[in-house]
Amino acid sequence: MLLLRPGTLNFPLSPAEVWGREGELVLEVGHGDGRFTAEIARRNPEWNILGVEISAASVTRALKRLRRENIASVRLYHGQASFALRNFIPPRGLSRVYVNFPDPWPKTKHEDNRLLQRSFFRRLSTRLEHGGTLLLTTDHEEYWKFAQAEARASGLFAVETPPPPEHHLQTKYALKWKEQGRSFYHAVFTKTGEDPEPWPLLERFEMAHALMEGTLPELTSFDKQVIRFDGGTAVLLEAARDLGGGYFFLTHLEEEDLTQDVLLEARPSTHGLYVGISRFGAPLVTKGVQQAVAWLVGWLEGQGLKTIQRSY
Ligand SMILES: C[S@@+](CC[C@H](N)C(=O)[O-])C[C@H]1O[C@@H](n2cnc3c(N)ncnc32)[C@H](O)[C@@H]1O
Repeated sequence: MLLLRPGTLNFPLSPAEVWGREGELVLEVGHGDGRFTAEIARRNPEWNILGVEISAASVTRALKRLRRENIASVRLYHGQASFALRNFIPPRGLSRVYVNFPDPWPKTKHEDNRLLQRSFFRRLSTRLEHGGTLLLTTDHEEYWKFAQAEARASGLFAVETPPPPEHHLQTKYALKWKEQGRSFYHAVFTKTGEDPEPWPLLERFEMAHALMEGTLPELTSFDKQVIRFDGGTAVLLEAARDLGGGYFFLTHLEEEDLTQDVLLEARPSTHGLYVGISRFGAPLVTKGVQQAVAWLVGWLEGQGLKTIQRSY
C-alpha cells in the first residue's frame, strides 16, 4: 500500500497499520517527482515518511521512482496537504515537515493561496510534537520573508535561517533554478507553543443511502445539478444506465480541503430501490456525499417514487 486511499483508512493513521511499524513520522508537502522523498528515505531508513501532492502526474512519477528504488518507508497521498495534516496525523504525532519550493503565488491578491500562512502555522502546531520543525527551502525571497513573518505572528514558532542543506538543493525545481543562477533561501520553524483550539478531524459518516419504492424514470437526458451547502458544493454531472436496470450519477464534490469524484447509484436491490453512494473508488462518506444523496432522493420523490427508509 504505497498510495494511501483515505476511504479505506481509519483517522488518524496508525503507523503500525500503515507503515507496519512505529517510528518517527515525517511529512513532505508537495513532493513533486519524489526525488527528495527518496533521498530522505535513504538517509533515514528508520523514518515513517508521508508524501502529499495535489498533482496526479507528480504522484505517478514519484510512485514509479519509489518502486524502482525499492523504498518501503514512504506512503503517498494524492490530495491537499491540509487534509492529510488534519486527518492523517495524530495530535503531536509529527516530528518534521519538509516544504521544498512551494508555489510562491507572487501576486499580493493571491497571497491567501500560500501554504505557509498564520492559520496554517497555528494548525500545524496541533500536529507537531513539541520542538518539532518545519523546514522550508525556496528560491523566492519574498515568500521566505512572508513565511517567517507569518510564523512569528502565530506566536507558536521560533524561526532560524541557516543556509540550505546541500541535499535540499537536489530537487527537480532546485536543479532547474540552479541552472538559471537563482539564489536559495532556507528557514527552520521550531514549534514552541500550541494553538489551544484543537483542529478536529473531518466528520465522516457510516452511511448515505435511502430505500425507495416505485419505478425509476426512463431518462433520455440529465441536466447537470449544482448543490451548494454549508462547507462545499456537490455537482451531479451525468447519469448513466447500469446493466442491472439502475443508474449511476457521476458526482464531483468540493469540501474545504477535500475533492472527490464519486458515483451515486439508484438501483433495484432485494429490499427496494437502493439510492445512495456507490462503494466504487472507496469514497469518504462526508457531509457533501450526504447532501448529494439527499438531493437525488428528493429528485426521485419528485418523479413519483416513495422513500421507505433514510440513512443519512
Ligand atoms: C514548485 S513545485 C516543487 C516540487 C518539489 N518539491 C521540488 O522541489 O521539485 C510545488 C509542488 O507543490 C504541489 N502543491 C501545491 N500546493 C499543494 C498542496 N496544498 N498540497 C499538496 N501539494 C501541493 C504542487 O502540485 C507542486 O508539485
